[in-house]
Amino acid sequence: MTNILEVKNLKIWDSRNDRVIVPNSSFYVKQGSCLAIVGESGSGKSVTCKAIMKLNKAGIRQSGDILLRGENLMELSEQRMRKKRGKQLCMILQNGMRAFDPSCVVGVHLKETLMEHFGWGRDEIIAKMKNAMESVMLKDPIEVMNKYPHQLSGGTLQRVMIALAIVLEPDILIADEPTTALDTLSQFEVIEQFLQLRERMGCSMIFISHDLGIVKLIADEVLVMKEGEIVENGTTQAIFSEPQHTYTRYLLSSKLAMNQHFKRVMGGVNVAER
Ligand SMILES: Nc1ncnc2c1ncn2[C@@H]1O[C@H](COP(=O)(O)OP(=O)(O)OP(=O)(O)O)[C@@H](O)[C@H]1O
Repeated sequence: MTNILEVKNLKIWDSRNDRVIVPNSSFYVKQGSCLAIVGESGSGKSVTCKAIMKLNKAGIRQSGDILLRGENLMELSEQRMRKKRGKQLCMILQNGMRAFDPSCVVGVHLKETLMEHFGWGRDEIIAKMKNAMESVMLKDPIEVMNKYPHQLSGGTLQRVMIALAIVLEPDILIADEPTTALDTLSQFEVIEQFLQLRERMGCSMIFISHDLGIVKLIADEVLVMKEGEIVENGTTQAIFSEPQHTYTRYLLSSKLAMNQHFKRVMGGVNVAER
């Protein structure tokens, strides 16, 4: 299987105080597979993904190689990167609300994005988005497109983003804690859509999550980060059944303890056990 993305010797640092955030990371994503990045808060998951998009805040610098289908993104100008974002590299953020411009209805944002990347006309865009939105179980797509972001729930906005990704068909979809801001029911529904997206489109994905139950469901491979370093990586099965690093074992055991607590409090089965 070929690698769609290869990250080599990625270093990320804060140029304002020379603090190194990620010293030296190398990993790859195989075509059509899902790589989960796990680790505690502050371990460098988000800055790593933003580095792939070249979207870290000014002041945060990066070096190394990021090869997307063999093309080194590090060598591209901002103008050329802008053409890649959305079309080839799509990112779904934790909070759907922040991804949309609050001053216009959701449909405007969708139209602008699709016009920029494909040059489609209005009717074509509406038809394609309507289909994609229906496929992620958004019941009234036209009504949703005519609403402002604040009038929609977090779960609906994440589904709109997934629908947009379906239409964009990116080479790789990066999802940064896409369900964290959602209530449990919406989490289930959104994860279900990610699973279907993978099945239907064979989309390559990087999925950041601190929820190991979700990771177990969705990922083929797992990369464990601690304080900016990759401490372990391997197939999901290997990581869950034979974790090598103490830190991975710690993450797994704290997840287990939380599950048991959850079960005691709520009764029934939760995500980790599906
Ligand atoms: N804009 C920034 N300026 C300076 N430091 C930053 C910036 N963004 C992130 N960092 C630092 O980089 C480190 C890694 O942060 P990052 O957000 O990648 O962690 P994370 O693993 O994604 O955590 P979380 O799950 O909380 O999002 C942290 O120490 C953080 O303080």
